[in-house]
Amino acid sequence: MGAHSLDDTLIQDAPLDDDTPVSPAPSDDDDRYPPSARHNPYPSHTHQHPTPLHYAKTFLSLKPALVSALPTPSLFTPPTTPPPSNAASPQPNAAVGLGPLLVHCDVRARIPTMEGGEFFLHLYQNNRDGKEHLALVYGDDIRSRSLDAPRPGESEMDRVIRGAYHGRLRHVVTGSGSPLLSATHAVGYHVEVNSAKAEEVKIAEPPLVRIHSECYTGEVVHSGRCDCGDQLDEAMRLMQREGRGVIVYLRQEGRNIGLLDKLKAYNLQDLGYDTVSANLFLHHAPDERTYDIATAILADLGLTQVRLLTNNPDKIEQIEGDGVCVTERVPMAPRAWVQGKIDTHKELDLYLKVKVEKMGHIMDLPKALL
Ligand SMILES: Nc1nc2c(ncn2[C@@H]2O[C@H](COP(=O)(O)OP(=O)(O)OP(=O)(O)O)[C@@H](O)[C@H]2O)c(=O)[nH]1
Repeated sequence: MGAHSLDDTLIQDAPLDDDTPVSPAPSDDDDRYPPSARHNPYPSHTHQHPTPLHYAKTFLSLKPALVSALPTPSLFTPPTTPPPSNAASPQPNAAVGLGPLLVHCDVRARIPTMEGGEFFLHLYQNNRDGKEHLALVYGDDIRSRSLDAPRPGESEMDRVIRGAYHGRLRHVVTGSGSPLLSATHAVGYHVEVNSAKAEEVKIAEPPLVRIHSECYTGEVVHSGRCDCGDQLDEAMRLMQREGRGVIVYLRQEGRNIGLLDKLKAYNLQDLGYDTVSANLFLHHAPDERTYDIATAILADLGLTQVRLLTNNPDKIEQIEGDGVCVTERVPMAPRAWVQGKIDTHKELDLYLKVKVEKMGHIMDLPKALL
């Protein structure tokens, strides 16, 4: 066998619908959502608030007036004119390539989680923004078309290395001690029980989907300024509990203004600005995200109907505009509020309050914050 070939007998394609292993689901005892909240029937996101898209449009027409009308913080008076915009910076969402939007999954790999489940992390390329967007997929029946498609000249080993296999890989130690790779679906934990559960979910309803925007500060350093890290953890937990789901992870740091300007915005927030007015001060719209790449990734994963985990009506509106049907909005309750920790993290409370009052997010503000 050559370096890039595999013994066929070691590759066993796992059929999708019968004995494909499904990871054990974690316990339900920490469920934070009452069934009534989780099963909010769409279109419950209908709202009276202006959307970020509305803000963005208004911003463009009223920018000079808005900037001069920004609140003046009490401790320090910032320069009356905002810093000049950096002409050298690429515009958000600037197209790198021309023509229709194309996404392509280059590789995927298994990510076992501390909760005992297994996601497959998919890395996507696209012809628009040059960023590596990601999809975390839970459930063996959700497959990427572009990953699975054969590529000219590739060996079976090449396909295995880029993750285009079914089932699970395991290494086999031969007499000489050299590891051979094999794919197997025989890694079994309660296979029958979990397969039945996955099948049931698949027939009953579209999967849970979260379209999540990168937040280094919230996800990596557990900043108390926002709820992004909690939301990512909670999305993963819910998907493991259901046995199925997809998190599209978009590299849209700071609602797509980038980490550099987000950190400037944090300093402005310490001076009394909020997330919206700080963005405006820095010559950004309050929210510069679009979701066309996310919907293209969902299409590549074969998902046209989703149950979307979000409080953001603009996200629903945008992905429905791109042709994905949101059959249900599944709310994301802030963990701090669910635990009754209100007024303990003042930055987080303000962040969430501004999401409700200025960005139109659908959340019930605790009485203490009204
Ligand atoms: N500009 C800016 N972006 C922030 C700030 N705090 C967090 N973010 C970014 O906000 C994005 C998440 O947006 P949110 O408004 O929290 O949530 P959402 O995705 O719109 O809505 P949900 O689906 O309900 O979570 C991430 O990209 C974060 O990096 C901030 O103070 N300023």
